[in-house]
Amino acid sequence: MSEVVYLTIESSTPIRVDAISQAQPDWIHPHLIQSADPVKGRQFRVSSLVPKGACLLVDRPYAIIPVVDEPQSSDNLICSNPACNNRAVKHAERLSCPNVCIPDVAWCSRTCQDTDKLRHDFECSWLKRYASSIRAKRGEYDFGMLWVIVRLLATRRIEMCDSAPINSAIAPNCQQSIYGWQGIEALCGSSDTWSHDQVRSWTLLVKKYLQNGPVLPHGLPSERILHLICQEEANSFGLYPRETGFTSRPESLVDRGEQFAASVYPTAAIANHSCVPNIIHKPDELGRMVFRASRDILAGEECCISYFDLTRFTDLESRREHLRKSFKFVCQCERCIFDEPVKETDTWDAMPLMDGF
Ligand SMILES: C[S@@+](CC[C@H](N)C(=O)[O-])C[C@H]1O[C@@H](n2cnc3c(N)ncnc32)[C@H](O)[C@@H]1O
Repeated sequence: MSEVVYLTIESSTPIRVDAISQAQPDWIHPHLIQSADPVKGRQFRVSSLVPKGACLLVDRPYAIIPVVDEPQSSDNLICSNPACNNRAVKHAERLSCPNVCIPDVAWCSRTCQDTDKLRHDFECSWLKRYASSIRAKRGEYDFGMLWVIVRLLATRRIEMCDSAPINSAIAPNCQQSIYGWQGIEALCGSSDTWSHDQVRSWTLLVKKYLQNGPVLPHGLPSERILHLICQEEANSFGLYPRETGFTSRPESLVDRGEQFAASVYPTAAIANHSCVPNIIHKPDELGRMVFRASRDILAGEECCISYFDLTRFTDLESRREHLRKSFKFVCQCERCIFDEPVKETDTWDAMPLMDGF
């Protein structure tokens, strides 16, 4: 049953979304609406006041991968069953792939392994065939990116078999948003977003590792897979144990900790970035992305998250440079616009004209 639940909590309190049942894993605040901005594209706004601490969104990942250095020994490895994503703690009942694909694939219980069989079968031969050579030749970043793409395609395959889109249980007040594979198709990002060299390098990766065939039977043309990489790179989230964003006071910022996963969320990806965000985001224990208001948000205001750890990039130049390099856009948030140096011509234009000039 869909139930409106306001989670008004102190900023230091861990996010709890217990009131939102497992049967309805995705949730959106009834005042959170999608609109469009001529510069930034899609965006979230609120239609009425939302109080500080209110939970605005709970969005299940469409694809998620673990990001850990030593998967065999790490207690940070997440369960491969996308409905679980709990930590698969090493000395508990952790199960590895029976076909011994890669050590990063593990389940926290037999039930999770059985539930995840169809989805994992889709990626297993690909991992066995390519994982170690991609890691050796291209490094962890490219391997992670390609694995996310394979997991996006695996979820799409499951969705096609199930005929119900993933994330379909989201509240009915949010008709503007699109879920499931349609939500992935609606993500921004195209080959125009990225440099020519970058697109050429991804084109080669698609040709070598992601073509439709017996190892990866996705049935899509290579151009669509290239486009999917361009979208994924513009929209994926790193998952960190602590919150990203301002809590009560900007000076009380804490760093968000070490990344343990990477994920694509069809609905959370609609949020634009601000260097003075009014939303704090953090994954919950099931890998769902949870947004909550870090202050009262007035009717009509845009709701933004921070795409990076605000403790790491503080001045205008470093913030903009980081966003330009990693996300290929020039930040137009209110803080960056305020911090922009006043141009000399602007100063002269603003001066009153005096006699004789
Ligand atoms: C994750 S998407 C956010 C949703 C996006 N607006 C859409 O239409 O789907 C990231 C993209 O949004 C735009 N964007 C987000 N925050 C921005 C900002 N502060 N200034 C300018 N553009 C921004 C950029 O084009 C960026 O590549």
